[in-house]
Amino acid sequence: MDLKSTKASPVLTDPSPINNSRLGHHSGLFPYSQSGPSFSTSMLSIPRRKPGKLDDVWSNGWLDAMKSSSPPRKKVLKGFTNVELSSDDGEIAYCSWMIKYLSALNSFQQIMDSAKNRNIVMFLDYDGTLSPIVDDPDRAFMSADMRSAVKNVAKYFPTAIISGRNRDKVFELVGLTELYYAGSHGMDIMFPARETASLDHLNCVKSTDLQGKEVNLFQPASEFLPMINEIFRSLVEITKGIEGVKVENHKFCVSVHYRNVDEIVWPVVAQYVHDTLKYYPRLRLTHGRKVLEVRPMIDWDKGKAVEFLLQSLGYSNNNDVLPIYIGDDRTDEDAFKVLRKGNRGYGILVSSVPKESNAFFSLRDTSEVKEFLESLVRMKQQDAKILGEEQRAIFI
Ligand SMILES: O=P(O)(O)OC[C@H]1O[C@H](O[C@H]2O[C@H](CO)[C@@H](O)[C@H](O)[C@H]2O)[C@H](O)[C@@H](O)[C@@H]1O
Repeated sequence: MDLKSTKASPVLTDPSPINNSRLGHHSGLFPYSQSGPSFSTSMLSIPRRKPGKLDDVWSNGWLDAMKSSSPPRKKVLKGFTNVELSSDDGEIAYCSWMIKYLSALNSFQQIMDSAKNRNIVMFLDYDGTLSPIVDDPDRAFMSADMRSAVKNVAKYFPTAIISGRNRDKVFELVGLTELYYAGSHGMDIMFPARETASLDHLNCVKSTDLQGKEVNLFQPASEFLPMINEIFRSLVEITKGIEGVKVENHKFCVSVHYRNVDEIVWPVVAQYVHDTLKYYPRLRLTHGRKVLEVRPMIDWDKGKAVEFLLQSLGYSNNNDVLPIYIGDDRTDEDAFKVLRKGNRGYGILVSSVPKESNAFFSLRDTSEVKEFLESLVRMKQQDAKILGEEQRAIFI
């Protein structure tokens, strides 16, 4: 493996077991001990060991998944250096793909027809949906226009953001108090205390939000917190010699970004994550857009979060509600599946390249997402105007 393109050779460390927390025993049998350091830098740097055989990550399909995890940057236009663009050559393929995944803009009236006498509930992913994909995850800002479109949508429809990011971070990026937020791929849901009457059986924890309002938290993976912190530190340490790697702690999951890593070094990144994960049988790996995501092995995902929020908002009756979920990533597919099942609602995939999906409709990029949200608001305002005129006519 040629590592010349890395700043320094990757630190060859041994991600050997640290304590029982990694062994996959149920926490009730082996309580996680927070007493004493379960991890230290010295434990990580000695003994030194090469990453496991790189063929592990070839044979388990990780590398194929990594290669296909985000549209390639074929064309970079001046002034748009960080924005992914599809090539002109792909336009024909894209148009024929849209026969299956019709544009949600072109199908707007059809969507509105099925929303007749139903309450639309909006679910929005953040990265790649509200903010364009950029190289630095800390600089994935949404535009002021997008923020105002989301704010207006939330005036008329219950609206939730469901992100893979840490919930506090996504709130900081969106900055709208009128929304519901679910972070860590739905494993960290915050909603107002008043919404929880029927959820007493669901182990919600009382808390206060940043404005001091009473809220409920639903965190189905809370027992994994120490384990996630531990693997985060291991992954930071083990990948620190690889130029371009960024490891993020999202509270109940960890992201290892390789977007800015030379492709020739991807197998090393993958192998380090693979070697580390081997000692945590209660954690699993999912693939996002040029990111490896480590998360608890629990039966919970963005789809479950959608169902949970619908129930907690009092919208579990299928006939009264039309949930619409807009997202761009593989993790959003779980939510698309939930909505597709029994024609419950509509998944809308944001993609500038053809992709197999469980979504019903498509939007090409974040600017089309904004257009779609603005159309929803316009439609609602027109309805309100017509209703106002009808009511005035009755009184005249
Ligand atoms: O569920 P999402 O809100 O879509 O979050 C998924 C991941 O988003 C972020 O990474 C992605 O966006 C970055 C900024 O554009 C980009 O640099 C990266 O390559 C993408 O994977 C976030 O940093 C991840 O932690 C989230 O899991």
